[in-house]
Amino acid sequence: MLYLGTVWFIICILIYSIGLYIFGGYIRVIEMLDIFNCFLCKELNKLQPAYDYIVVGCGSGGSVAALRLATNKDMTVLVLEAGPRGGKLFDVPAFGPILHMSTVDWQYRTVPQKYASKGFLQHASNWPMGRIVGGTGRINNMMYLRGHPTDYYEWFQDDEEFNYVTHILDFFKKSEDHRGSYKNDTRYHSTDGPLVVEDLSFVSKLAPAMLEAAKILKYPIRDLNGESHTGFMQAQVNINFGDRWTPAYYLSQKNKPNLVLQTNTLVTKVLLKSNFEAYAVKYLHLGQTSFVRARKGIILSAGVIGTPKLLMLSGIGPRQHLDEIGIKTKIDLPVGNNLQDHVTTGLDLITLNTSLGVDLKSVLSPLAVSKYFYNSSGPWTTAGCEVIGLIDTNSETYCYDYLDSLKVASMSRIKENRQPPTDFKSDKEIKIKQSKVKSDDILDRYLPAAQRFRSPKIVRNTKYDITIEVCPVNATRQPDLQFMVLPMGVSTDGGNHFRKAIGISDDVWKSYFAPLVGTTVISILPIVLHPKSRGTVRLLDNNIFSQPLIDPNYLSDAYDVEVLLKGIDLIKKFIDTEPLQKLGAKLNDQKFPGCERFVFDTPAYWECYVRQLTVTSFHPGGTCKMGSPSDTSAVVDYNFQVRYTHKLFIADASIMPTLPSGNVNAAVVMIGEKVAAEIENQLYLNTRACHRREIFVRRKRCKIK
Ligand SMILES: Cc1cc2nc3c(=O)[nH]c(=O)nc-3n(C[C@H](O)[C@H](O)[C@H](O)COP(=O)(O)OP(=O)(O)OC[C@H]3O[C@@H](n4cnc5c(N)ncnc54)[C@H](O)[C@@H]3O)c2cc1C
Repeated sequence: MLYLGTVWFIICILIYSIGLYIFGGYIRVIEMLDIFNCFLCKELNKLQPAYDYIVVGCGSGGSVAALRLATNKDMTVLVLEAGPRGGKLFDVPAFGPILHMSTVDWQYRTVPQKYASKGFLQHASNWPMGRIVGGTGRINNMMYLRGHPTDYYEWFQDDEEFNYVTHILDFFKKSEDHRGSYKNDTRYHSTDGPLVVEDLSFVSKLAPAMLEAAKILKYPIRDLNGESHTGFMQAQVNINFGDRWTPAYYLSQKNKPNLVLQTNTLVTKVLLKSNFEAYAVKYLHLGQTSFVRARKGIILSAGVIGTPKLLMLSGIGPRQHLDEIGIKTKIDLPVGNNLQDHVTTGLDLITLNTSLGVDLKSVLSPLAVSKYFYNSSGPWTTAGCEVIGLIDTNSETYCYDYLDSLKVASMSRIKENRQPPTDFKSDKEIKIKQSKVKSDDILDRYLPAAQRFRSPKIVRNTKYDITIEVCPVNATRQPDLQFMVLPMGVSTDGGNHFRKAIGISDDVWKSYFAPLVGTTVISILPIVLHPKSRGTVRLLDNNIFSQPLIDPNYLSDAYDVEVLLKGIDLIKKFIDTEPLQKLGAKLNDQKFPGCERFVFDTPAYWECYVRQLTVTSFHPGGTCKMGSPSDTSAVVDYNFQVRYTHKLFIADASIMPTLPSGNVNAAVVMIGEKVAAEIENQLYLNTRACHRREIFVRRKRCKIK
């Protein structure tokens, strides 16, 4: 029996490698067909000399911005995308990782890392990014997570009028088409937007076990995109009837009369009038260089690497760097600084003694194939990650004890006394919103209840003035750690693709991962949600085709290591719970290559481990930071306009000043919505006529009647 199993496993590996080869061919054929189609339709689809708006890049941010701008039928919108449209099979969720390192991936790679990624080829990390309609949203893991309100208060910290609900939550809702369990929770979800959000339909035995374990460890299981933003949930995903979904599908389906999408078009430069006003872009299409004008605005959505690259090639960037590579500086701005990423570790760190049904044998079985093609279900619809956890490692248990105790009748007064939590800004403000209790009577009733908390902070100021400091109801503090729970690891595909895609070195593969092939492994990835390490993106030279120099400077700040180590500690607690023990969960105690000199499972060992196995969770951001006029590190202002320019906007992950508490795609789509709304708003204000009094007395921005 064991012998037959091994033979079948080897056959599966063979089928898989042949499949990979065929799929690689399929990707190229689809790309060639798209180019051929462009040639055929060249005359038919000839671009106009000018459009009202030009959007550069049809990724997560750009596609939504373009869609929204085009809802104004009086405006014409041109979207220029470097990659092709892609084919049907690209959208099989399980095929996502196969697109990495293909021609629809920009195949970026970091420079060798000083403090991290030691177990990788040349100590560098591969950074896949989509070069295709849909952008990186077309090759990502489809997790939908919005982050925490505090994240956005931090983004807009100098904007006194900022309000989370109207400035952020409403835009998340606007962009969402929720078809999952929470579609009726209209306070937090909506069903009208361009981004489909579904419950993950296929999960292995691991998902219920993990959620059960989380409950045992006192984490609440709830909608992390709803009222509360810490706890655990089964993943919500951008999948529509079993297929990957990105808002770009609305663009690629059919050109709308006022919206044109031109693929295979690499924008090479933004042209500025008087070194100030963006009026056109230069591009390369089917071997020909040309340019097209924008009457009202140019929106850069080329992504966290593409956008700073394009700005620098256009003369907008740090003067010293541009001088070094022979580009004349038009506007001196800190473009390419502030690069940050959600760093993680822990691949294949846990082994199980039972199969989860997502190994090669199960995925390649005829049953799995037929399930996908007949009713869009089964393992081919897996998004990779099944369960998400958002954890505040400093006060989590404390918060939940409080939430539990809200059920106790005597606590109801505390609840009543509290302010609504939706508008709290930061930790500081949480402290301000303490429950103040000022009479003996109330004190007598509240104190016993408060003492039920594991760690209540009770401060007696005077006899009658006592402060009970607790977590805000349903709005816990910003989490610092995320868990992504994967029923697989690098070794799951026998070393055919995953290890090459992430760039594991041959030595590490042979001594650490290869021995695990055939064993069921899982990965609970601990992710540093608010990393302190910062890096840069710089140009190698002034050639658009050269790969930029990407340096995330991983783990240069000790805080990031500390959070990863806390994550590993917590993983061990999960392994010890009954639900995971029933699956035979065990920490992989094989020492990681390079860390042999340390005693296994000591802090020194784990620090070595995370510096060897430093993995990107593919969420880079921040290279064109948004900020207030007084913020000298900012590249764009709060209106998403590049500073010291006119009509030049950015709508992608590059503007994030800091990363949100979770996977970033939902936030990028929300940014796309906001940029379009802001541009529309400015257009309205600029064209609207109003009375002199409105301008001077009520300080309105409009033209005089
Ligand atoms: C493997 C992977 C898994 C991920 N998983 C998740 C996940 O599960 N959940 C999540 O929330 N996030 C995830 N992310 C991150 C998320 O997908 C990205 O942050 C997001 O898609 C970025 O959107 P963007 O608009 O900034 O850029 P992109 O979506 O990358 O769009 C940029 C577009 O611009 C085009 N472009 C670039 N340069 C030019 C040029 N010069 N001319 C013309 N076009 C150009 C590109 O081809 C691309 O289409 C993942 C990322 C990766 C790589």
